[in-house]
Amino acid sequence: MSYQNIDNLQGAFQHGVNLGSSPGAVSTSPTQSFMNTLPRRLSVSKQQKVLKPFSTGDIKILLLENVNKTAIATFKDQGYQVDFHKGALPEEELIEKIKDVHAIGIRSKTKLTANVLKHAKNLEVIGCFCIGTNQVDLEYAASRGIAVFNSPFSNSRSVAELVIAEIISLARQLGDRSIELHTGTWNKVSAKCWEVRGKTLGIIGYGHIGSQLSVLAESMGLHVIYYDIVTIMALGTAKQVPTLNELLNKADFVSLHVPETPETKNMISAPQFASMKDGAYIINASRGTVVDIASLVAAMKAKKIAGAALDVYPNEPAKNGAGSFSNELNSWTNDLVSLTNVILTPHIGGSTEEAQSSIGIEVSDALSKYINEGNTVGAVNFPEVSLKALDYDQENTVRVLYIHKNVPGVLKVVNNILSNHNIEKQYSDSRGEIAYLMADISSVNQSDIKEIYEDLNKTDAKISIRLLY
Ligand SMILES: NC(=O)C1=CN([C@@H]2O[C@H](COP(=O)(O)OP(=O)(O)OC[C@H]3O[C@@H](n4cnc5c(N)ncnc54)[C@H](O)[C@@H]3O)[C@@H](O)[C@H]2O)C=CC1
Ligand SMILES: O=C(O)CCC(=O)C(=O)O
Repeated sequence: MSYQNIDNLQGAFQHGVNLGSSPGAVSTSPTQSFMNTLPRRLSVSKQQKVLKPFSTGDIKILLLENVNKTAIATFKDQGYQVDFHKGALPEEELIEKIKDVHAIGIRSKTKLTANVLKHAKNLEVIGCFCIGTNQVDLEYAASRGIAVFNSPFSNSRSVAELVIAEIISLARQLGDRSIELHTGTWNKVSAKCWEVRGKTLGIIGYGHIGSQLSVLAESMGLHVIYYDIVTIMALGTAKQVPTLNELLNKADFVSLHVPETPETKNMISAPQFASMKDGAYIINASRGTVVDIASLVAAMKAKKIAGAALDVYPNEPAKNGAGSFSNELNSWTNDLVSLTNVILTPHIGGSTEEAQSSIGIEVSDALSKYINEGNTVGAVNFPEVSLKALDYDQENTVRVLYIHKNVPGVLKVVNNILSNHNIEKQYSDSRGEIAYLMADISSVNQSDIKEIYEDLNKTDAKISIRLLY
């Protein structure tokens, strides 16, 4: 491929950008820096080809909520522009910043609602540098052709270890003893302080975290029972119970590890506290919507519940700082903080060096692979499609990435458009209303690219197109 040819390809892509003022069209912008990368890209052969019709330097990534430095390093290695912020942004600022970025990395606080995402004209991909993805409107993102990735288990162990610490701390009232001594009070007591050996731990949600907790808890001599909406193989000697009520009736400690869904909203409220054993303890490191805190406060004041550890809240401050955890944020805050044997932590279940470092690597790799190659393995709202990287000696080969509505007849139309070329590989899959086709087509010259793009762009089912070469 000559420099002249590439110049023309750039022109073809520029055309795509012009069309791209409508959401979902080609969203990368070639610039002069694209030309600067040519000698390196074209002189290397027999190596994996970097599929970019644009300079990596044109890719803009917004990273919020102190995403780990391992991710910044990965993105900078790719040559992307990284805009890093320690905290979450207020919605107005987020809307302003999201307008022209190609990727965004968040943790649990940033709410990527339809209202925010509709301003994101160039956004191709969202990285949740955490497990939970409830903070993103996944369906809306998919309908706009925006793929979402997360890290499904890199912080599971950290959460399970925190819960183990809390089980013992609640049983021994460690939080209270520590606060007392910090303020000069010596209070040596054994009343209502217990060993955990032989007690029953009830785990609600036996997924990655719940099952890890189960193993750790049994090694300390706890009996484990669990409740889950699906039947899951028990680890060790744990036993699945058929109803939530049975678990609540039997457990001395109840720990929640379910996702935020409409079904889990206020899953533990006044009737559930009433079903728990007198003097039981509750731990919530899942999501703040799962436990109704006003009911918890009432159950603790009535001495029904002997202690609680909370890591998550319905509303959480956007960034670290004094004074932000207040009644203004959640109306019950003053009541909650005045209770004894309540451990409150600022959503740190997954906040360990080990977890954050591996999440940073995992999610930034997934985002880079999607941006550079189109691979969606691990995406949570998209069909998972992947093709092997192209080699440098596969000149005149173009990778077509076509995100479309999942309706009958689309492949016929698309393959008709591609039919003048050899389709070397093709992989297509659907998920709900969205489908994704990846195809590597050979014997393509620069004028073909422009034509292919324009023809695909005219198809009714199109959501978003990228052509990589
Ligand atoms: N505090 C923190 O820093 C962290 C909190 N989390 C939260 O923990 C949650 C759980 O994480 P994982 O164990 O990795 O998720 P997972 O997806 O591996 O497991 C969740 C389990 O909950 C079950 N489940 C779903 N709905 C249920 C219902 N209505 N009743 C009973 N069981 C139900 C599922 O079947 C599944 O087995 C995440 O969704 C996230 O919200 C995750 C990581 C860190
Ligand atoms: O570490 C974080 O910011 C969020 C942890 C969490 O809740 C998750 O991974 O779902």
